[in-house]
Amino acid sequence: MKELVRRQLARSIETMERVRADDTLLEAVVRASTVTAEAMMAGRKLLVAGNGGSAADAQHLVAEFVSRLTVNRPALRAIALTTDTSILTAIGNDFEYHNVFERQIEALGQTGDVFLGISTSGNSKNIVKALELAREKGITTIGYSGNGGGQMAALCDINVIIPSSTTMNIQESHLALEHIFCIMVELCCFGPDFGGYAKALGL
Ligand SMILES: O=C(CO)[C@@H](O)[C@H](O)[C@H](O)[C@H](O)COP(=O)(O)O
Ligand SMILES: [Zn+2]
Repeated sequence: MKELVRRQLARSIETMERVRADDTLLEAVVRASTVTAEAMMAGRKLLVAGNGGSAADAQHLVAEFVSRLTVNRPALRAIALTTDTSILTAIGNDFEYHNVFERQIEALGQTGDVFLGISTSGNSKNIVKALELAREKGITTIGYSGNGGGQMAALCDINVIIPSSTTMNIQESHLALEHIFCIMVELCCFGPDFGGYAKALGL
């Protein structure tokens, strides 16, 4: 059993090593951060959605924007579309489950906002539909995916595609890159001299 633990850890590390070596992917994370920081500084917001573990990611990331990650700084405008059970159950019950995020984009999304869709397969229909509507509304679209990007890829202005087809490993890399994305947005918004970023990040 201990060997199973070691092997699973090796798989996680191998996936992250592939991510670390992928210049296109790293550039996409940088672009996603600058676009999001520019939108936030212009008074726009980040909307985030995903299913299952990726719903947890959406909430985790948004909590860091609204609360804090590395240092104390002003709150940043972000909202997870996965948290309101009344909204989710009403839309799922009265329309279809694949409308749960699309309808919230219709209600809350504004031109100039940024929508981040998280899906390991890249094919979850509720994320695909939300991305389609976001594009129609002039919202910048970012996709965190795996499996080659799936149907989502063509709908995203910026694609962060983890080079793996194993859901859990894709999710682990997503979480690492979500933290990095948040740090980089903070740096773009406030600069390395603000509130001790340089020290906290070892810059
Ligand atoms: O967390 C996990 C697996 O690690 C699951 O809950 C997983 O997120 C769910 O099966 C999702 O429905 C998968 O959706 P997606 O990543 O393909 O969009
Ligand atoms: Zn999981």
